[in-house]
Amino acid sequence: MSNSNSVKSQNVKVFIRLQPSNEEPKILTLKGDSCLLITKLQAEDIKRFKFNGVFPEYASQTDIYKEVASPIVERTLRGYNGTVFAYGQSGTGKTFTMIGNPASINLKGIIPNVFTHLFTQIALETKNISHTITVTFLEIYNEHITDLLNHSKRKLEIREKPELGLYVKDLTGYTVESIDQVVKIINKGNKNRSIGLTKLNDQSSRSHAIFTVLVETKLEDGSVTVGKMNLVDLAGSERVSKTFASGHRLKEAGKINLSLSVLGNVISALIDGKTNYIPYRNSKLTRLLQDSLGGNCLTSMIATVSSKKQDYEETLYTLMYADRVRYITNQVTKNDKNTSLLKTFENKIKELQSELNYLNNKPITHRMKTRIKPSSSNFQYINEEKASLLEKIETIQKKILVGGENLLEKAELQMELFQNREKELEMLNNSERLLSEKFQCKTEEKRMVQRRSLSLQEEDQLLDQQIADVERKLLNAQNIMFKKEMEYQNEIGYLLYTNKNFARHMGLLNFVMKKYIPHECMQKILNNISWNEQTQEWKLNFIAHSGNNIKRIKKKRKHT
Ligand SMILES: Nc1ncnc2c1ncn2[C@@H]1O[C@H](COP(=O)(O)OP(=O)(O)OP(=O)(O)O)[C@@H](O)[C@H]1O
Repeated sequence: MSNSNSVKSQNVKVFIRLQPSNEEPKILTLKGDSCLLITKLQAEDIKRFKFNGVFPEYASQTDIYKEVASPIVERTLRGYNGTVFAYGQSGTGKTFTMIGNPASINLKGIIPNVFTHLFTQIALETKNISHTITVTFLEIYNEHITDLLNHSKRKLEIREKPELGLYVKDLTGYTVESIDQVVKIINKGNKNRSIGLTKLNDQSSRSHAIFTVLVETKLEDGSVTVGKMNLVDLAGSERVSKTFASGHRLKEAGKINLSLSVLGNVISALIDGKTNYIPYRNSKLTRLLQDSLGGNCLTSMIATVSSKKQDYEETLYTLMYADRVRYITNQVTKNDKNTSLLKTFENKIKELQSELNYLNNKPITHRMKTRIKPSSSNFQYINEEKASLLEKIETIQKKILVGGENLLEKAELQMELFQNREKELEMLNNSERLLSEKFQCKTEEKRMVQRRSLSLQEEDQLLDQQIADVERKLLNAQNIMFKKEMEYQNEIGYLLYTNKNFARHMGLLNFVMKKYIPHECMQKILNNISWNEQTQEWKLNFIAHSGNNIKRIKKKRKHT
């Protein structure tokens, strides 16, 4: 493949799809269009992730298809490579997203929708442009590649040739020309997938499945473009411990993990930018997806997640993984091809046509004569040969899908189907929206009740706290009171004791006064005694002129 076209850098686009669940509480909240919140129900545990798009529980298969895969299909028709891969924990809806129910209008996943889109686009083309669509479906299980469209379960090998690039040797390719044929192919492949029983999901697919669509387009000027699309349904991403796998299942989980961990290493090496060595060759999965990650490819990843509390670790792990993938940059350019299946088909038709012409003009040749059975008449033989040639031409022509008149009937039918489907989907979307609104209303009511009960609980707690506060204060006051009481008792005791001493002393003074101070002197003293507030003492007036003092004054005067 040559790169004569301009090269554009394009990041891998990452989308998140939330699996429907009735379980409460939910650990995931989607905010806006591209912001995701994850919480362990504690405010401080909130983690925010930003993606190219997030799909809520009620998102339909068409919503997913339109945003994730449709732009890539448009470019595949113009000769670009594209990849859509689903990543996530077992049972979160990877297979539902990629395949769903191919026979149901509204449950069809990305792969069947790709074909409705491709066939409708081809039918709507007015220019003389022809296409061939070839599909392959393989599985990587325990690092072995098997063909899902071939029962033999033979292990296939990856080969590389300069003119072809990477390819899987002996993988069966089917050229398809109708939706019915595609549905049959998907169902056949899906039935052949390795199914294991883990404790996480009884129907869990333990293999990686790659559905490849090759669209060859021959333009009016005769040039041919080839667009290749890988549609990948990866095995469950959960860690071994969570699946309780043992023995054979453990080995299986290890190998599945090998592919996924190499995928993780490839992603790390690509976004790290410090090394030129990308370990694509370390697993079959990464080798086959080499172009999709860091190569020439338009790539989208859809990570499916659960909002259940018990899936917190796995959901966080998936979101972190998906977050890193956003930083991978691919170099996208259109593919040109000189040799193509279309040209081979056209040459084959020309060859058959000339043989038919030959038969029409020269009915019997020597070569033919030798092949005529003795019992057959020449006329019958020629007619049989012509019919067989016409049938071969028709079969090959059917594989070449040409836009415009010769596909009109098919196109009209497909358009009608597509339009009916759009109408049906719109109706379903409306009723789904109504249901989802009702669901949200009920959830809000439930939250209100929960909030109310929470606030009652909080009130209760507040009251308890207040009561405890008052009780503590009361106890404190009681302690203080007790202490004061003790101090008071001590003081009373002391006062009583002092009082008793005073009374005794007073008794003594009374006794002395009554006994030794004459009554008239006592009266005199009482009349002349007064209390001095300043000095806090009793003061006896005229003390200087009384008793011993007078005697001392008289003695002094005699001496002088
Ligand atoms: N968005 C959805 N809407 C309705 N049903 C869904 C949705 N997602 C998943 N389911 C259902 O959940 C179940 C498990 O989904 P699915 O098998 O797709 O998971 P998975 O991720 O592919 O698991 P595994 O890794 O084990 O293959 C299926 O019954 C599927 O129909």
